[in-house]
Amino acid sequence: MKTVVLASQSPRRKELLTQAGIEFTVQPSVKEEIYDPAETPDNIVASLALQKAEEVFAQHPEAVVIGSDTMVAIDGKMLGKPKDEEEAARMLKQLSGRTHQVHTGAAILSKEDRTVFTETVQVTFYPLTESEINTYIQSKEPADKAGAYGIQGLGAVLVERIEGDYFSIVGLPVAKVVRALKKHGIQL
Ligand SMILES: Cc1cn([C@H]2C[C@H](O)[C@@H](COP(=O)(O)OP(=O)(O)OP(=O)(O)O)O2)c(=O)[nH]c1=O
Repeated sequence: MKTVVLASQSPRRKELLTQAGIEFTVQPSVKEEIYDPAETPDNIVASLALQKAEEVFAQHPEAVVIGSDTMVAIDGKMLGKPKDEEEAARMLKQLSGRTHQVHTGAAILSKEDRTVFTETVQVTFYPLTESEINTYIQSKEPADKAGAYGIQGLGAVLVERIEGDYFSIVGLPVAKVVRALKKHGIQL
């Protein structure tokens, strides 16, 4: 029986895969995430997901390895994780009252097969006041999240509408990943 390794430090990805009933171990990739900003958002998240999966697959060549990456895009600009509170405030101001895209890439690697795909979700924010943005930043939730918000937490109150897979926003298109795992010989 093959083992599944999740190449991620994200507690959300771990939770979602657990929720899906998959047995797995966690080994985050440790390399710096390098990408070409001139590429399309989908190419960027696909390439980062693949980098993470490949790094861990090299150490677990008998396993099925899952890598994933999530980024927010607005006006052709990519928003990753904010490096400080000022950047988080700038990101939230940019997202306020508008629709942005959340791009997630997933890579599933095994000796037998190789699956890479991306998901895009449209997310519309309510208009946010400066005080709402400051209160949200004080919650510390934006710190480790692409686009400086977490829809699964307090960030839920910022969101007016989504179009697409909710779980993809949280970091893992779990239904599609589980379907891909089946092709790699993993059954629930
Ligand atoms: C938009 C959004 C992002 N996020 C998170 C998902 C990702 O964990 C994070 C984006 O960072 P990533 O670089 O995709 O992932 P990570 O560094 O957390 O983990 P790893 O690289 O080890 O897999 O933003 C949310 O949790 N909720 C949201 O609503």
